[in-house]
Order: sequence, then C-alpha cells, then structure tokens
Amino acid sequence: MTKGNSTKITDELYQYMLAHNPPLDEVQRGLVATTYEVFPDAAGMQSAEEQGPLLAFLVRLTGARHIVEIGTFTGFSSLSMAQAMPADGRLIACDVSEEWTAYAREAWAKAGVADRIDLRIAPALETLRAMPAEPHIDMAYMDADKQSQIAYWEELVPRLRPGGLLVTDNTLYHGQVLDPAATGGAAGVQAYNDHVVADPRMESVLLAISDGITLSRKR
Ligand SMILES: C[S@@+](CC[C@H](N)C(=O)[O-])C[C@H]1O[C@@H](n2cnc3c(N)ncnc32)[C@H](O)[C@@H]1O
Repeated sequence: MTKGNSTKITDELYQYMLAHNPPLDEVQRGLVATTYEVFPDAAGMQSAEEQGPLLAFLVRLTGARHIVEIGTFTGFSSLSMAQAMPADGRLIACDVSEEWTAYAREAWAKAGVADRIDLRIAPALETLRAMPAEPHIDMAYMDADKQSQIAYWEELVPRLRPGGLLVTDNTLYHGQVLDPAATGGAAGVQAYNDHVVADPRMESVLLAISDGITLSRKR
C-alpha cells in the first residue's frame, strides 16, 4: 500500500492553510472567541476553523436548500452552512442543550440567518424519526454523540435525495480508530466507519482533514 505524499501539518502550516482559505467573518470570529471564553472546557467540540468555509463550499456546490445538522453546540457549523444557503433554504439544527444553543441563536440573529434555522431541542434520533420519510434532504452534517451515529445514518440515508451529501465529522477520532480495545466514542466511530464503507446505497470517502471528515453521497 502506498501512502502518497502526505504532509505533516505543523502549527505554521496550519496557519498558512487558514490564510489561504476564505476568512471567517466578524460574526463567526466573534462566536469562536465567545465559545472559548464562556465554555473553555467544552470549546474543543467546536468544528475546526477550516470546516466553516468547507461546509459553506459544500452547501454552495450541492445547491442545498434542505439541510439537517446533528450536533449544534454554540452554532459555528450551522452558521457557516446557513450563510451559504439561499435565503429560502431551511436548516434543521438538532441538539439537546438549551445552554449551548442560546449562543448559536444569538450568532444566527447577528448574521441575519435566524429565519433559515429551525432549532429542535430533543434527542436527535427523535427529531430525525419525526421528519417526512421520503427523500427530501439535500445535505446533512453529523457531529454529535458518536455511539448513535449508525442510528442517525439509518434515519438520514433514506431521507437524502439522490445525489444528496452527508458530511460526518471526527471519523478519525484523534487516531483512536486504530485502537482494538477502543470503547465509548472511539468504538462508536469504528463501528460507524465500517458500516458506512459497506453501505451500497452511498458512495463514501474518508478524508484526513481536521479530525477526519467522511463525505457520503447518495447514489
Ligand atoms: C461536537 S458538538 C457540535 C459542534 C458543532 N457542530 C459546532 O460546530 O460547534 C456536539 C453536540 O452534540 C450535542 N448532542 C449530544 N448528544 C446529542 C443527542 N442525543 N441529540 C442531539 N444532540 C446531541 C451536544 O449537546 C453538543 O452540542
């Protein structure tokens, strides 16, 4: 097996990469800073800075108007996607925390996209199961509790339109996917990755971006 020309991402190279991506806007930068200030212990859950422009790019690339997000936290990823959607698009954001998502609501309002986002505070599986069963979702972003990912996948895949895109975060789980004795979230991600690659309904690629991002397209 050949490894290709993989590049070790040093801090300097990471900054170079960010400098050659679209910059975060004022609301996005403010939200990232506030999250680290108010929730220093949880802030590491926020999608990485380069993922905002990447998600926006994917929204524009697919022309997505119906988006589902599983795992909203303080709103960085939902904000990035909602800003890239057409004004009549709709993003359903799933989370269980009123406290964290209060900051998301504030950022969405500041950015003028609050009317595009429908926040559902409930276990995401309940929210997904209550959605129409027919294929209508253009794009989904999965970034919540890792043990439930196969269940989320099984609810999302039939609801994705042909050509629809499912983006899953943390699919390398800090390298713990290699641990044969993995438990908890790491074991959830291992099982999920095996499930995804074996599903003939979807075409998937696992990319070594950030903590691993899998792009899955409905056939
Ligand atoms: C990694 S964070 C999401 C980060 C977010 N995408 C961002 O860019 O800031 C995971 C989120 O999933 C939420 N979560 C955990 N279990 C959940 C569940 N069963 N249903 C819905 N949300 C859940 C947590 O409350 C947390 O806000």
